[in-house]
Amino acid sequence: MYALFDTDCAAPLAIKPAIVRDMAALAHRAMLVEVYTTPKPGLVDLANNGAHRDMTVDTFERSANAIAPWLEQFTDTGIRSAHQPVDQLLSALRHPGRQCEQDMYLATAGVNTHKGMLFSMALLCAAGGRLWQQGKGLNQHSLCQTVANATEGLVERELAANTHPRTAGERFYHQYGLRGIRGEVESGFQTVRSYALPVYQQALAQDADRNSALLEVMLALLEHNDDTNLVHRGGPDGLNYVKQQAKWIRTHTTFLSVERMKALQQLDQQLISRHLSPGGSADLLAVTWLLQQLAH
Ligand SMILES: CC(C)(COP(=O)(O)OP(=O)(O)OC[C@H]1O[C@@H](n2cnc3c(N)ncnc32)[C@H](O[C@H]2O[C@H](COP(=O)(O)OP(=O)(O)OP(=O)(O)O)[C@@H](O)[C@H]2O)[C@@H]1O)[C@@H](O)C(=O)NCCC(=O)NCCS
Ligand SMILES: Nc1ncnc2[nH]cnc12
Repeated sequence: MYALFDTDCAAPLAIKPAIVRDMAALAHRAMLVEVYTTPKPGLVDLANNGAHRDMTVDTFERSANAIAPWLEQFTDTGIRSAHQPVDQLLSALRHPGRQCEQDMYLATAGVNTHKGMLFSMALLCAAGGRLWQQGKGLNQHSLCQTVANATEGLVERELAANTHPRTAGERFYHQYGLRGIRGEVESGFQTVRSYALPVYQQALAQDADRNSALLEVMLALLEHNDDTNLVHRGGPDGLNYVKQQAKWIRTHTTFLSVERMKALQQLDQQLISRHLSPGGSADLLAVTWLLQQLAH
């Protein structure tokens, strides 16, 4: 009914019989794979804590472990609501989503590690559950399309029609027209499908190890993703600075080369000194890895 491929690891993914456990395990692992990918500019990883004073790899592990049980619940929500119109899915996820957010904050002593990530993962898990229950094939395209269908009109409802913007994401839509994570899910992860997945597949086809392949993805995301976290920390100039630096590295160094990895380390130091953290791109890195585990 569905196919999971661990195409970038030597060991096969432990496939459990139930879709609920499969999706949850995949999403949990995606969060850990993201934080362990090193060196990610400005972000927490195995080398340093990036532009963050309040989080470490340990904080992210605790956060991912607190979110893990909810991932099964999100998939289950997708299964149980599969007979309803797809536009009801997001509202069914909001209550468990908020409870999950609270568990995340409890595990991290109030630090926002994965708020955006859990939104993306909740939608992906629920989409997987829905497709499975409907007896439909579960692959990159069907999963992204289901997320897009479930969130159709989200930017209009929560950003455009919102006359009292409060969160950073809500304000940046009105100030700069940025659609943030809501735009990304409503487009069925367009940035991931257009830029990140092709780069990941190209790197894997050249036998790159997972870390190096994901660093290529990170660079592509830094160049193309309108990450509202960067705007939150550095204004539109902060976002443009990161995009330009990533573009420069991609233009002046070779794919998967040692110089490119060194350039990423230098960019890490630059973002740390400018207090810039591309948290939204970190989330999309995890989404990219997750989608690559599925058939195309
Ligand atoms: C729709 C929600 C995600 C809520 O959105 P909200 O309006 O509250 O927040 P936004 O500002 O829109 O951003 C949300 C997070 O999405 C990530 N993100 C931003 N841009 C993009 C993008 N272009 N593509 C993908 N993802 C994007 C990002 O999350 C990551 O960064 C966070 C860490 O950031 P950091 O700067 O370290 O921490 P802060 O505390 O923000 O700042 P400092 O004080 O440290 O400077 C971390 O969360 C990463 O995951 C954005 O932060 C959704 O949450 C929602 O609907 N909420 C309502 C409650 C609910 O229903 N929740 C459950 C839904 S299932
Ligand atoms: N590794 C990371 N560092 C900082 N913020 C993040 N948000 C999601 N992953 C992150």
